[in-house]
Amino acid sequence: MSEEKKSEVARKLELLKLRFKEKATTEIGLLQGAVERFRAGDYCASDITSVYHSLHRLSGSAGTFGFAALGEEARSLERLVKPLADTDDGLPERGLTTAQVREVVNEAFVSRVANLASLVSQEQGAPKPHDPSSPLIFGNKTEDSVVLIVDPEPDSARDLTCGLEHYGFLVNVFSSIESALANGAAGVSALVVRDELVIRESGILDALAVKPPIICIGAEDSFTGRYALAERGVDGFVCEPVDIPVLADYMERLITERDEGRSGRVMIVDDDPELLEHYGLVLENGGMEVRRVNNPAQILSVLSEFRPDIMLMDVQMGQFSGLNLARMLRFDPEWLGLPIIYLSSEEDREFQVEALSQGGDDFLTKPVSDRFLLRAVAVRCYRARQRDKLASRDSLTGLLKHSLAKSEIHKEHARCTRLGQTSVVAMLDLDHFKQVNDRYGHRTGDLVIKGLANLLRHRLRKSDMIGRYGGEEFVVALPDCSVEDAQRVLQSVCDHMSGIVFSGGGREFSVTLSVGMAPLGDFRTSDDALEAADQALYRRKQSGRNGVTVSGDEPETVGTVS
Ligand SMILES: Nc1nc2c(ncn2[C@@H]2O[C@H](COP(=O)(O)OP(=O)(O)OP(=O)(O)O)[C@@H](O)[C@H]2O)c(=O)[nH]1
Repeated sequence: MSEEKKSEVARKLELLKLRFKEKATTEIGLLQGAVERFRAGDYCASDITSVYHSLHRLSGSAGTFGFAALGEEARSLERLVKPLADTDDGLPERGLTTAQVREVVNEAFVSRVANLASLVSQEQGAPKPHDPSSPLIFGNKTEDSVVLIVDPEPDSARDLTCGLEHYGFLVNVFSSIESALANGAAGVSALVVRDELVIRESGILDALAVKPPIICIGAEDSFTGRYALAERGVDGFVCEPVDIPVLADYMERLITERDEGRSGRVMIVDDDPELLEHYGLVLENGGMEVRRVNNPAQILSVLSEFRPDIMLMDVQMGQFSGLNLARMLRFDPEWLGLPIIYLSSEEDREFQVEALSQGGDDFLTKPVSDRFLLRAVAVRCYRARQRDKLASRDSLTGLLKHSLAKSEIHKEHARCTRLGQTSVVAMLDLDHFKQVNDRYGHRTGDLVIKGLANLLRHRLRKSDMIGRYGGEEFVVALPDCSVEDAQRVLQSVCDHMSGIVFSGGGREFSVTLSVGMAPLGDFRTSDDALEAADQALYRRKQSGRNGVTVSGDEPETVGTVS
């Protein structure tokens, strides 16, 4: 996030705080008037309920804006009033006596309400509004996958570097952890440390404010060693001798987890405009995509259009109850699996359990600090995405499954035809893969498949679609890309694939790749384009494998692009 954007967020948060102060001051004035009337015996049922709601609102929102003391005092008063507001037959017109009301709304209560006004000017002990200049959890996202390698041995550092560069990682080597960290760890994708003892015996990682995924390479694999590393905050361990594809796969998984953990689509439903805006800004500032809904009557239309990972919902919203809204959403099978998290100052466990049984999934109790909100939301978005991924992604590679890949290609065909752009579809197939399985075993074969998946993820753009089409067959769609550029990129994928050294059964080997590609928009349907790419792949296999063939090329012009 740019400096300008950060100060803009800080300015908006400050403005919201001022607006809250103004509203709270007015609300406390009204509360004072109401409780004084109670003392005089001048009240009706709705007065008691509205005092209760007013205290409930203050207790739920004050902490968020930094007025913890005000929030706590309002909560304590709310608890005292709650039995009066709750009593079914306790409303004045149903027999609640002035004496009973006075017992709760006594002199002390009135003076505590009056004192709320002075707490509006106190921010002591408050959860500090987030400083947008410091990342809340995960650090800055970088497009490139920069990896820092700490290895005191130049030869082994060189081997690691060469191996990882094939996957598209940008590698920087350091001889000590101190020099690597002095270079700055905040923006890097991973830190690979060969000097495992330094990590185990020093607290050097403890001081890191922003920690990238850290993988240690060690000579010995033992429970005690692994535990000591985990204790130090290390994320992964690889034993010597290092198998580069295994290490690359490990890194890929950790980086993906980290990247996915800091993104998410969140819909917030709250009738308090300041709270809604505050939550929205905090989550956006942390990298989330947010849709705010102030009017609960709009949730169905916004849901269909925005399709969030999770929904955060207030419980009491004027005439609407969050519990009923959650139950209503579950009428529709499409939203049965949507995680709904109530944001509520309701502390009563019985109520919470009842709310969860009616369609909600979780409770975040207000006031919630900015940091906690972001962490809690990020974790829940991550889980929701993981669950969706299980259904749509291939479990070995994490790439789109066959049917989803096909439907993405179908969409891209419609898009590029409509806009008159050139997009390319390609089929990729590992060469002589049966021999890999036969010679080195199925598990090693799996590692080769994962290796190609990781290579594609790194070498292609974020906007490209990658799917696992079959066993050792992949499909990619490259939107808005000329045939020449696609051919060049895919040839470089072939070159890097053949450069990766795999090992199995004590031997080292490499695997080549054949590709057939076709310009999507040149065909009437996406299936026709896929068929053409498949034909081109077939011709590539016939004419020597290891390279790219473009649909429509005559067999004699087929050749490896250099
Ligand atoms: N390890 C592993 N092997 C797989 C997987 N899916 C498919 N295969 C194997 O991939 C091999 C594909 O072999 P073939 O279709 O004969 O082709 P090939 O040996 O790659 O030969 P060419 O394509 O002609 O270069 C078969 O042995 C399958 O068992 C998988 O998920 N893991």
